[in-house]
Amino acid sequence: MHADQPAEQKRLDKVVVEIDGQLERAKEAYAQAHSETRAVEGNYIANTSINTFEVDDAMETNAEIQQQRNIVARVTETENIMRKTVDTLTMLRPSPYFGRVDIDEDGDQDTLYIGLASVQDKIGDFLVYDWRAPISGIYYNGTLGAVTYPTPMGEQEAELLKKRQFTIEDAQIVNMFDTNETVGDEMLQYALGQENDLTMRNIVATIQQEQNQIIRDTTSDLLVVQGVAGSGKTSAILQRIAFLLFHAREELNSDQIVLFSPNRLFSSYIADVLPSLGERNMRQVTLAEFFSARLQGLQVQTLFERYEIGQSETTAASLRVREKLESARVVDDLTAFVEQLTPETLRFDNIYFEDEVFFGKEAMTRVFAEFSDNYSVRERIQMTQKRFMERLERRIDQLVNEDWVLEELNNLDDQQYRDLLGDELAEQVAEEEEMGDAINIAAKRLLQREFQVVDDALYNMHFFDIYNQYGDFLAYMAERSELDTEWWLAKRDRFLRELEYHRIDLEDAAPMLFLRDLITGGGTNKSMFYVFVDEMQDYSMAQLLYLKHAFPAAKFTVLGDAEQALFRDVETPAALLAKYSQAFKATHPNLITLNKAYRSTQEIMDFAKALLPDGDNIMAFTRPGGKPKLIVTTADEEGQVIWQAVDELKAEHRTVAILTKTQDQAEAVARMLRKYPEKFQLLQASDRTRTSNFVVMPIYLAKGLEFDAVIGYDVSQTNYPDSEATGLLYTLASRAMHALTLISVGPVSGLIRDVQETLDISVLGD
Ligand SMILES: Nc1ncnc2c1ncn2[C@@H]1O[C@H](COP(=O)(O)OP(=O)(O)OP(=O)(O)O)[C@@H](O)[C@H]1O
Repeated sequence: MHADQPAEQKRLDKVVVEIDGQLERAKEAYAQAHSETRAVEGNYIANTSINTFEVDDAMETNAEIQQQRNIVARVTETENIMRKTVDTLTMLRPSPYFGRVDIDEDGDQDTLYIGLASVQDKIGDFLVYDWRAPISGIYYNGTLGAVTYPTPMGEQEAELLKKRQFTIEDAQIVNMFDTNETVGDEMLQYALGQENDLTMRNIVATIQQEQNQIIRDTTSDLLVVQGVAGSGKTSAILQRIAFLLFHAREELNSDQIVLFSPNRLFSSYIADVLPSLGERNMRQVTLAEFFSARLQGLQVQTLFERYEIGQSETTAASLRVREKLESARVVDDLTAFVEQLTPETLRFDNIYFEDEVFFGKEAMTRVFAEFSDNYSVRERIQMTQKRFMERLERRIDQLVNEDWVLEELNNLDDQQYRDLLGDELAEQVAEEEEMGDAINIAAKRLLQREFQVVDDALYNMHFFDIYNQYGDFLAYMAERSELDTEWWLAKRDRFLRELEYHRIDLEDAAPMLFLRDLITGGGTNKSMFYVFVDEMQDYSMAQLLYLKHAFPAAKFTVLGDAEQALFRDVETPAALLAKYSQAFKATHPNLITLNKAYRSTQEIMDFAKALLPDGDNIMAFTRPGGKPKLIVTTADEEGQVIWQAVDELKAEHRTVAILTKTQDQAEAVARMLRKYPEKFQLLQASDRTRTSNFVVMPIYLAKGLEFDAVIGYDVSQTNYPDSEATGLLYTLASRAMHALTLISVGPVSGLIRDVQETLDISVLGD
């Protein structure tokens, strides 16, 4: 035991007593705030139900309602604050802190304890500092000696005298030690040696120096993180989000942060991290979901559907077409295409009202043609839109005095009438001396409501047929491409064919949306402040650029691992940064490279590294385990071999996954295990949650996930024939934390044969 442990425990006991006291008071205050809210709400409902139909009393009631609303808002806010305090203190109590630093600032010595949130005593002294406080950076960044930390007045210098780490459970110090490391190995060893469960944990107690740079970067407008498998990229960005929320509490909330994640399973896997840090989750979306929402009614192909198709049908020419559609240059092609559009080649569409053409496309074309082509197509489209909105307005004005309108008005009861006008207007109308004006306003409202669909269609520019226009763009590309004309036309035909089924290929989504936004001038959301893109290697440049266009006010953090690419060649981190910075026109780009892999044992990482041509760059964290196993078997025996491997691994580990190359193979494995005594979950792309500790799934769905033990099914030469599959095998191996077993049905893949010294091999059958 450390000599200081009794003294530290005594200090901890005191902190816990303080927390208990604060918790008790907070609970009381919360209970009081809660009942106050209930009372005020009750009162509010009682008050609002009086007099609102009697127009004479409406003004008075309205003022009263407003006052009541303010009271409700105030008490609800107090209640929320108190609830948050209770939650934070409850979260802290079992383990109030994990670190301590002793510093000397110009002769003044200070001891600081670092935990998940701040605790102050009665006189305002900090018993615990939030891990995100500027001064806490010392704990993560500094080794003993001279250190600096940021203050509003600039960098403050200090000397770091001591750094201590604690493992505290149930308010008892289980372990503590002093370290000179940034964050000592011992604690990390402990954290990484744990068996896994279904959701990711936070890593605040053991954040490493290079991860800390990602977390605390507040200046870059484009932060690119290239990190090897298991280097803590995902962990780092989640703690980064918590950090950003802490630092800009007033200006930023979690709804202004969006994370693009590879699939829904991943979303649920990471869902607990931010709440465990006392923060609300950011928004999460997959690329296909994002595109589908913007292309209402169309189902956008997912990465995985695309991957599965890629296994069967691709030719060099079709790949070139795809490459072009996915490149940054496609934006230039689209811009050029839009510039040369004329009234004749712009695809206007009818606007319908009750199944009849209300504004015809010919009229649209005529109006568009009236505007000078000194204006851009976008400006002319917007002017056309405005012109038709005015026409709609005029049409409504003409109809105001029609008998049928007045009759409809007469048939409204009081409530419907108020609904039609809205409270405020109803009051105004009630005050009008002239009855005729009131009826006019009401009639106009009625008509506006009636023609709302037309107004919406104009507002959303549905008078413009984006699909056929995009088809024309593909034909335009065909005309300009000497080599691939036929393939561009084939692409267009496929696009139009898929459209019949309300489907669209992933590679078409970004260019088509760009085209729409170039022509209509819409599509941007300025309220998003931070955009995170995980698994960046699976995004095309055109897709990333579309995200940049869609969120013009956001700072971007893109992270991934070029080696795990599903589709692309590996790029160096520097080349990646250059490419992204240029495309994003970033003013403060930053690249952070993580080369240390924390997830897997040394032996698993030795195997995974050996698969890669430049694997030597990867440093495995020294955590020993057994060598990965390779079992070579036959088609007759494979069922039995899988079964045995599962038995063995399940005996020792909590989470076990069988990873296959494709969905079909996952289903085949599931059939072989049909009679296995324990339940397992066969996962597919549409699944949102993992509910079992034992799963069967294709590798691409396991991206970003991890398991105590992994079985790699069928690593044979037939299944992984050439070096294109390297990324997949590497991803597969690096999902395993403690144990990895590979099964090959027939001769093993050459990729693995080349690195067989990293494996324990057994050959079964003939
Ligand atoms: N500083 C750390 N302290 C404790 N655990 C860590 C730390 N960094 C990473 N880990 C652990 O290593 C594992 C891998 O982390 P994470 O999933 O964030 O890596 P990644 O780079 O996103 O991986 P991949 O690209 O392979 O999906 C997780 O179990 C995580 O908890």
